[in-house]
Amino acid sequence: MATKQFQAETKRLLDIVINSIYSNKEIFLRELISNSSDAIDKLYYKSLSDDSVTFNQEDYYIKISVDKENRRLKISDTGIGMTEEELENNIGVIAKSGSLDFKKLNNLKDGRDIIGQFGVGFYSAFMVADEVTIVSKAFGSDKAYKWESEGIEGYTITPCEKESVGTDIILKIKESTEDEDYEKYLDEHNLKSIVKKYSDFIRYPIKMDITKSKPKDDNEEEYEEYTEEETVNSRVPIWERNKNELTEEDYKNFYRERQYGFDEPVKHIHINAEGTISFKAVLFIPERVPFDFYTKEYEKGLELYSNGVLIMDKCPELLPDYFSFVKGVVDSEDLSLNISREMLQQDRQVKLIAKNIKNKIKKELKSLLNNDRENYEKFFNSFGTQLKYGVYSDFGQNKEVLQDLLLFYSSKESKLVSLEEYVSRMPEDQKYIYYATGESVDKVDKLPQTEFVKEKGYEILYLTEEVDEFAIKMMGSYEEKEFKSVSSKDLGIESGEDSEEQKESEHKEMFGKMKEILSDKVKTVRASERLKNHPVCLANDGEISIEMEKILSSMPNNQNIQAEKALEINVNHEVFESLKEAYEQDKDKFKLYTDVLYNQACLIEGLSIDDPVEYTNNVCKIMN
Ligand SMILES: Nc1ncnc2c1ncn2[C@@H]1O[C@H](COP(=O)(O)OP(=O)(O)OP(=O)(O)O)[C@@H](O)[C@H]1O
Repeated sequence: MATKQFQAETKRLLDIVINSIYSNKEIFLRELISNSSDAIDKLYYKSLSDDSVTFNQEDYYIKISVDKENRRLKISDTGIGMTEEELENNIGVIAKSGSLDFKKLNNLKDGRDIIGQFGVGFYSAFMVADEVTIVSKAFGSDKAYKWESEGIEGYTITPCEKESVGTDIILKIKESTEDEDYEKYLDEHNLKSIVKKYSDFIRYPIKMDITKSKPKDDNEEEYEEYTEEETVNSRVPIWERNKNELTEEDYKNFYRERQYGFDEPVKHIHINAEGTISFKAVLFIPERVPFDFYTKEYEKGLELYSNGVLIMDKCPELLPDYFSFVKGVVDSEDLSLNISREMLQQDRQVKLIAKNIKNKIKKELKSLLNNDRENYEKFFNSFGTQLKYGVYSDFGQNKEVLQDLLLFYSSKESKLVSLEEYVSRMPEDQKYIYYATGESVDKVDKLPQTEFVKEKGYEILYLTEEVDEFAIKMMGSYEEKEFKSVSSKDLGIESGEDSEEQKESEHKEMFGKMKEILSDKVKTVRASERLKNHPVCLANDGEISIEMEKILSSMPNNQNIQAEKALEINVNHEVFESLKEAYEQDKDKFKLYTDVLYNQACLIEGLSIDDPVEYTNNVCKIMN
């Protein structure tokens, strides 16, 4: 039988398909299974318009079998099959998709959507096989044909015998080379995992004979091998199923099966969107932080499917960074795929899906916060930091999306509260949202700077994470209420006592002298309005707080950014009397007191002191 030559363009394309289109050889199996699934779909569609065709779901399946000895891998289906002419036109001519023609001819838009469209997938078989045989019998025909090819040189078509309608694709798997292991395409367990990875949600059963072992007769010691036919794909993906029929357990099982995490998700989100772009998605909010989450190695993204076929393991464009903890899967028929189905041709559709997903996640997190506080707090303890970074990064452009999802520890409630809750219970005369920063709730709670605001009965948010104050500054305000640090110069609270200026002017000279002693360590020394029981504290007058200075100076590119510090003295404290006395009578003692008070203020603030030895010596001198 004369070998027919491929057309010249076909030869060139064949070369490209075999060598360049796909980054991963195992994808050939996905392509052949998709073709089989399309072939069965075509029969299904035929049954819709032709009364003589009956479609019993049980009769349709795809079978994968391996003959290791002869290096043969066979993919069989009970689909529509191909006539001699179709073998010639659809297989013999590359980039000619019989499936696309079928789709156009039958005006199919949805439902069982045919996967093939480019007319190249079949040739990916030549990435792993040096010989491919197709044996096919078309529906409605009593003749079968065999198409054979060793690749680029051409193909033959001959009549043959085949009992039932459908197609067998038989690959002679290449011999392994030093660089490439082809044995894995003859290994049933590996083949099974490739099917699970790419074709798990093909709607027809994909069957395989799986080797198992069992104890030999009565002898429990000896085992014998046997094969059993198994359906290896899950078939109906969870996102295609009706939400009302699914239980919480079903979603949890899916989360486990897909290995999204070892924890249990705090929430699942099932989306069935129709509109400009239709897609389905099942997303999860995990409870616990993956071990690599806060490292560079962590890759965000959702699994992306088109018509139940996996396109991308992790599509990063589907999630904003601040929601990078979300796991799950998206399936859309409306994607423009590139020819290898490993990428998308344009990202307009992905952008639309991503926007929809972002809004949905936000809405669902908000509802978790309002309706299931316990679980929200579990989530927030794991991923709150990520949300706060989200507020701060990209010049604050996402603060509107995220601000209602933030929680901070409250001085009044002694638990985490939202900004909405804080503002809703602000007394009428309270102008600002107050916050205090420090390493831990305990430490912040003891800060002298908080005394006055607390005494006034106002709530203070305790910011204990590095990112907190940066996020707060980026927000600037919430519902038109500005954020105010309890250490900032003007607290916006009437004290009812002598004003700061009055106290200041009384002791102006002495404070001036203290500033002279401390030189550029502080910007100013003044009487404090905020202190009640403590003698001294540091306040900050500029935009950069002392906490921010600490963080910035610990960064690798430390640019020596300093907070404008003010040393505040409590003029109502008994220590102030001693200070005043020293100022009037003993200049050395006055210098000593000034140093000690300044260093104490630094210690309270968690700042390291310049010369700890001198400081302890000074304390000892006072004790003498
Ligand atoms: N198992 C099969 N049964 C029936 N027809 C088949 C089978 N495999 C391939 N075909 C026919 O051969 C054509 C070419 O297949 P090929 O895999 O190269 O491209 P495709 O599936 O149309 O598109 P894509 O490259 O997007 O997968 C198909 O469109 C279909 O008409």
